[in-house]
This record gives sequence, C-alpha cells and structure tokens, in this order.
Amino acid sequence: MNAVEVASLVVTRGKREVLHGLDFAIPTGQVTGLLGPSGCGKSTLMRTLVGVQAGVTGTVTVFGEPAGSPVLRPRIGYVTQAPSIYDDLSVTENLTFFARVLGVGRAEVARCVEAVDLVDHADDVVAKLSGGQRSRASLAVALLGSPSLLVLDEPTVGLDPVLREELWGTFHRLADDGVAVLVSSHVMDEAERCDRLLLMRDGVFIADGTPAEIKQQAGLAESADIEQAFLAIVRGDAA
Ligand SMILES: Nc1ncnc2c1ncn2[C@@H]1O[C@H](COP(=O)(O)OP(=O)(O)OP(=O)(O)O)[C@@H](O)[C@H]1O
Repeated sequence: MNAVEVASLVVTRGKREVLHGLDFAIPTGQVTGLLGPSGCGKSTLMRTLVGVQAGVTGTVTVFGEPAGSPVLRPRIGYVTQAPSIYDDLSVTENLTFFARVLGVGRAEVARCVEAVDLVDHADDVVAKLSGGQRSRASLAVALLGSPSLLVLDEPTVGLDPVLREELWGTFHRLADDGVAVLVSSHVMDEAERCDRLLLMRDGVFIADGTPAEIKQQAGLAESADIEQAFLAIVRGDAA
C-alpha cells in the first residue's frame, strides 16, 4: 500500500522552480531515504508532502487525500531540522503538552518516551539533554497518536555513530509496524540503512530503488557505496 502518491509535482519558491516535475510513491512498511546534496530540494519536498509548502502544482495525495487536508493531520508525524520542543520543559512535560494540543491520550506520552528510548531521561529538562537525546525527544513528539506516515528532515545530523545507529533501529521498528518512514539526509553513508532510496539532485530524482538496484543501475558492484553510484549516475557512466 502506498502512503504517498505524487504526479507531475513542480514547486516554485520565490521566482525559482525548485522541484521540476516529480513522479513517485512512498509505500508503507518501509524506510525510504531521500538523499541528495544540500539545497537540492529535500526539505521543499517534505514540506509539500505535509502540506505546508506554497507554489505547488501537480498531484500530491497522502492516504488518498490531497496533501494538507485537515483529516491527514493526526496521520502524519513531521520533524523539521529545527527542534520544535521546549528547552525549559522536561521530556514528559513536552510530550504531555503536545499530546494535549493534538488531543491524544496521556497513555501515548509514556509509549512515545519508551519508543525513542528516553525512559531514563523522561524527567530531565530538554536543555540538559545531549543533541541526540534532544533529537529523540523531537521524534517522540512526532510519534504521538501513532501516525502512519513519518516525515523526518535530516534527523541524524550532528549525532554520533552510536546514536545514529539507535535512531535507525527505531525507524526500522516503526516501519516493521507498518509506518511509512521518509528520512532525508545529505550524508550518503546513511543510504545503506534504507529499504529504498530516492536520490535527488537539483530538484529531480536521478535514481529510485533499493541500494543494490541503484548500484546496479550505476554499473557498480554490490560492494560499492552509494556516493560512488550517485557520482556515476551524475556523470552518466552507466548510460
Ligand atoms: N524560503 C525560501 N524562499 C525561496 N527559496 C528557498 C526558500 N527556502 C529554500 N529555498 C531554495 O530552494 C532550494 C531547495 O531548498 P531545500 O531547503 O528544499 O533544500 P535541501 O535539499 O533540503 O537542503 P539542505 O540539505 O541544506 O536542508 C534551494 O535552492 C533554496 O535556496
């Protein structure tokens, strides 16, 4: 089943066309990676899927509804690059606040703290958390109400390898539970952790497939990395 279906998507920001006609779908039950260099349009695409981007033409449907439709609000969890939690509240207080705003039950608070492995820090004020713990607290907010689509904009930036590993474990657990997880990154070495990749450059997709398929498309061996595949595809080596 597809969580997201997009056809002929063009996005213009200011006077510039940023996304130049995208067609793709995002299935449930998988971690889809949106990878590409800084400025290629990843955040713009994510903003479009959650329905907060202006200047959009084409068709963007999420669970069969037009993106931005109010009925979708409880079904989508979105974490932007800027952490959107309150520094002077504890993890539990933050979650309790957002649970109230979203109208979800208090039981959700404990469930989400546990899902991101912050039980030991539940009563810590966010200002005192490490960067990785803070990212996980933001993610916990996005998990309130068990959304079926999670849109995570560069969630692992600035995290050490151990925390990154833990976070990717969380993403896969959520996908195993049937959630459609879309994760953006400009770090190509995160690619191997995704079930499927959308490689983006200058507002278009240059490849769409599993890491193995993309390497094959680039004419590279399985042991190659996605960065090499990205470069080979850009240079047209496999053409
Ligand atoms: N508010 C804005 N107004 C006009 N143009 C913008 C705005 N925000 C971003 N852009 C432009 O849109 C393009 C895509 O930006 P976007 O933030 O989607 O890229 P990105 O791939 O998410 O980059 P990064 O990895 O650095 O976050 C860039 O060229 C950027 O200059």
